[in-house]
Amino acid sequence: MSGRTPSLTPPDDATAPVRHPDAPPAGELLGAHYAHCFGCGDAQPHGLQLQARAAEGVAITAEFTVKPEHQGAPGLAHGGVLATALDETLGSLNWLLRAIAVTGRLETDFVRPVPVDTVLYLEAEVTAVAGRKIYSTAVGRIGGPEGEIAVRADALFIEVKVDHFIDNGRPEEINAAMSDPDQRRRARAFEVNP
Ligand SMILES: CCCCC/C=C\C/C=C\C/C=C\C/C=C\CCCC(=O)SCCNC(=O)CCNC(=O)[C@H](O)C(C)(C)COP(=O)(O)OP(=O)(O)OC[C@H]1O[C@@H](n2cnc3c(N)ncnc32)[C@H](O)[C@@H]1OP(=O)(O)O
Repeated sequence: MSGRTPSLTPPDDATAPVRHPDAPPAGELLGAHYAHCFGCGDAQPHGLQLQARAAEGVAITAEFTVKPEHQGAPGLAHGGVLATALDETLGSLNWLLRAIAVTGRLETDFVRPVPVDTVLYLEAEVTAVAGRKIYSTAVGRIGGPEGEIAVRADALFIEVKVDHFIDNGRPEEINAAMSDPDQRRRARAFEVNP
């Protein structure tokens, strides 16, 4: 964590995150949590289709290839798209805690421009938990998994009840997601146990 923003600095009573016993083993692809998710869904042709994988501890690795649809400046990824890649990777961490959580704050540093067709290699980890607050950090590298850092972010996710989505989402999509016969996908749509 950069610690530059007070709200992204864990309080003194924060504790270390605990990996859920049923979290997927290191190396396993998580798959999309929701087919229509702009970050990871395979039913979003212009989305990021980011692929996240469990790592050791409460950590995730992910890859995202910048497509022409993701441009901001000519030939370069839009900063908001890169922030989405970081947000999606950080959000995937909550599946390892089996916590339902939404992004409250996302602070992003854009360090290097990222050209179209580049693979962004992301790594994220939860650093601390304090009540409903989950603190996490991520970097995105280019040129390979050990390449130079192009983007980084610190985030605060807030744990919510499943009602957060049911009460606020459009009923059409909520009902469709809830009747998904794939129980694992249905659970991950809410980032929670079936
Ligand atoms: C089967 C059907 C499926 C349908 C749904 C499908 C999919 C589900 C979607 C997502 C699943 C989850 C993850 C998916 C993976 C990746 C996607 C990336 C994740 C996202 O992209 S997700 C979207 C963007 N995200 C939002 O859409 C949030 C909008 N927002 C709110 O809904 C509220 O704002 C909320 C709930 C955040 C808090 O509201 P609240 O009333 O529950 O709690 P409250 O305000 O009391 O805050 C409690 C403590 O957090 C501190 N706190 C709060 N906000 C803070 C901030 N911004 N900065 C610093 N501190 C903050 C307070 O200071 C207090 O701290 P303290 O306890 O110390 O006083």
